Amino acid sequence: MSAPVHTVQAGDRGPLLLCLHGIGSSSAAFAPQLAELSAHARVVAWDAPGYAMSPDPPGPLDLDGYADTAAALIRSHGASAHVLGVSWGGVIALRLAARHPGLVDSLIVADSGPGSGTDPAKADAMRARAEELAGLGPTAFAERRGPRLVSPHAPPALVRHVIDTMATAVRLPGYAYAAASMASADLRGELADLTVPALVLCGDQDRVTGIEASQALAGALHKAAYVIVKDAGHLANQEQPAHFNAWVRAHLDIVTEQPKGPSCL
Ligand SMILES: O=C(O)CC1=CCC(=O)O1
Repeated sequence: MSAPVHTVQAGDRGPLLLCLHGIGSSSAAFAPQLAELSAHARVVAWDAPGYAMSPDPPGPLDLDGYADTAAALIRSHGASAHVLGVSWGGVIALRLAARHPGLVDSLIVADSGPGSGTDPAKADAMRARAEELAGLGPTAFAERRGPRLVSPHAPPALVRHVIDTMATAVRLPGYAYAAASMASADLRGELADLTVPALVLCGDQDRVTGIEASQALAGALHKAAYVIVKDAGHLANQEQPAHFNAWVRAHLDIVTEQPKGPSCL
């Protein structure tokens, strides 16, 4: 049984676009997508279980648990969705597509790779993150962690927004469950089976995922287009929203295009 989640929504027509945030964030990360893409899609952004305004799950969720919770959310909105996932959200989106192929029309995976379980050092660092949060508390944790998620040249107002979003989004145990799910995720063996169309993006100054890992992800998927977002760090959707949104729109236009039948005239 999936835990209920809080969502923010904008737009009342077009395809459903479900937005899944990264491990240190919340639905607030998608403010530029809710504002701009809602003219073309019904945009829904979640607070993951145990984050921001979503209640704590009754116990640890693994990656399947997050994917199943997202699947229940899609079902509650109708038939299927295009799923935009950033970082950890991208890993959830990929698992969602593997477990519930009928619910995912296409994937948009930003600043993400096949999971931290692919690299023991990354997995250890991810697990240690929850202890850091426990030791520092959300505010000091966000002050330390937030600036790394944008490029070194990000405007101070964006850095502040990222820190404030993180400080209000993360708490234990939700963050620890999320970090554990990311630390044990290794999707390399399942990517080739995904046939859903995908757009993979990465900030050219992403210091968390890195272009190499995101390129490898795109290369492992059957039908993926790959875009490097210039002048952006790990949170490319927030740092270069106009560029990012333009690519998402182009992707949605392509994947939702109806085949043109013969004219009736
Ligand atoms: O380290 C962070 O907080 C950035 C990050 C790693 C995985 C993710 O979703 O965000």
